[in-house]
Amino acid sequence: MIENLSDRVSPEREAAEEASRSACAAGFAGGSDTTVSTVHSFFLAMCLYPEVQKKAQTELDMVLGGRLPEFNDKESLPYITAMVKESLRWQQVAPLGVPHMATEADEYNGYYIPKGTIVIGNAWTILHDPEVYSHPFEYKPDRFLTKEGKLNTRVPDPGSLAAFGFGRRVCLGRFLTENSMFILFAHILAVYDIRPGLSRNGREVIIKPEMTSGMLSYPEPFKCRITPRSKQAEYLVQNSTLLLMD
Ligand code: HEM
Repeated sequence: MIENLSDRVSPEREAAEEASRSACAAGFAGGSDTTVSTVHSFFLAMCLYPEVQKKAQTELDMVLGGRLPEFNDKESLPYITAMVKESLRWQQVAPLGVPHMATEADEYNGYYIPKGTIVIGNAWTILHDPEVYSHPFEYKPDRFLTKEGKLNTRVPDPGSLAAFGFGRRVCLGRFLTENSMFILFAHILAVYDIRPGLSRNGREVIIKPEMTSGMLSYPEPFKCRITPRSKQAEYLVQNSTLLLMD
């Protein structure tokens, strides 16, 4: 953005540079910890729900037939898309979103909200409403699919509902996040198995899912093992850069 600005020194150019710097900083601040926490939650879910992992890998193997995934595969990988939705819902990274202020007096369900009131949207409760998402504390991507395995548009999408905040200041990284999670989850599960870590006696540790509390919430550290699924998977990982350049 800055490279595209004119070389001539002027107050307009300075303002445009300031705006470009601020836009980059806002993207970095808004997008880094949120993405990291959601990816950690995904690894946690893979350790706790091996049957979900297996199902995703079956879909990937059927569609990819031994190659790495691409964005063009999205239509054919509804289970991975459902995992993105479930990962944004299950252990929500911003449980109370970001506080907003009413710019005008308002009324909601008979409650008068004076101008200037700080309003906090309880995204956590919305995304764990058992009437909308049955067994809300379980990681169940299937809830977003029809019996035929297609995406079920009748189930509210956590991304539009609450995971990215509300109203005019809603997260501007939403679509970038949903796409990057899709390609990340698909790549990881195409080539790796994720399992709980091992204790000293060689047994898998029992992981108790726990989240930190705060404005942003992260999974507490847990031990996990990440291993290539096969020799072919190892080959794909080691040569992925070369394969991409082909
Ligand atoms: C898992 C990923 C993410 C989650 C859960 C998330 C969630 C949120 C939430 C809850 C808000 C507050 C919205 C509100 O005020 O109601 C927000 C704002 C924002 N997010 Fe994200 N975000 C994510 C990723 C990203 C990424 C990747 C970027 C940038 C590339 C980004 C940039 C921003 C910015 C700039 C704002 C402030 C928008 C404004 O105040 O106008 N976010 N995000």
